[in-house]
Amino acid sequence: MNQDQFIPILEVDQLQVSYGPFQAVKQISFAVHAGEIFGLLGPNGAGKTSTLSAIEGLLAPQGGSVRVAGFDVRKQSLHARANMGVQLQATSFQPELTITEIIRLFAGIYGIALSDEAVQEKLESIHLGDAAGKKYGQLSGGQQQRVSLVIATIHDPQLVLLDEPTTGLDPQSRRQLWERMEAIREKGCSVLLTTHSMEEAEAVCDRIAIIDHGRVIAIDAPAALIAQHQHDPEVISVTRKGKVTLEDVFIGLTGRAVRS
Ligand SMILES: Nc1ncnc2c1ncn2[C@@H]1O[C@H](COP(=O)(O)OP(=O)(O)OP(=O)(O)O)[C@@H](O)[C@H]1O
Repeated sequence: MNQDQFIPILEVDQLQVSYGPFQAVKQISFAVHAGEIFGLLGPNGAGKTSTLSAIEGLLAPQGGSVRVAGFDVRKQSLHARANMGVQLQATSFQPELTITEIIRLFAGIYGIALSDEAVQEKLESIHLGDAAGKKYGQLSGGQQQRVSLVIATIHDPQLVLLDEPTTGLDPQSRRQLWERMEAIREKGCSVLLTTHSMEEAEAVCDRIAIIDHGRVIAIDAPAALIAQHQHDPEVISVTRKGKVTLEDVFIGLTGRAVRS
């Protein structure tokens, strides 16, 4: 590991999020370092999206702090936002706009001047070079996902937040997205993603945090978590086909009960 990887790009400290009397996030702390892909995993309702929303500054936490590139997301929100790119589950753009118009629109919002060649380059980088004049609403789900990642990274942020980015994608699109995340990491930037896919967590995440009932219950590299928990009776009891997987560890730690 090179020394840069220990520079914290995201610092979440004792974060608390409540909806009325219900505490969805209970004093969560973790850090994401430069050049790291970090996964937030947890059963339905564990508090992943609430954590992400607080990081984005979309909701005011009841306690704790979030810093992006050293800037407090509440007190220095403009600086924090300038260093963060967000692709949400529900990201959707005006379906009537062409993808070129959408890229130009968001570049304009960030004050970035893009030449025609630069726009074309961006489209080619997501294999949509021939679709410059196509309306967003005419794209497939996978194509829309690729456009929204270009938009999330248009200002070259140090941190990219992806909420379940590969849900519903075919294996080819998923692999391509993984490669794009790795390219972001190569540049020394960081990715924080939520996922329900253990395969995805093992394939691309350098470290993961498992969240349950609003608390972090484990945090480490996927292989390290497997090594630490492979002999736990709860893990062995759910292991299939004789080999302990990250999913076995996840279920061993969070239980078999389906969450409402
Ligand atoms: N706006 C809201 N008002 C009230 N409760 C909410 C609100 N948003 C989320 N919750 C509750 O907070 C808890 C955490 O929800 P959150 O969406 O953060 O979980 P999650 O881990 O992202 O789940 P999923 O994997 O299903 O997306 C859940 O019990 C949810 O019902």
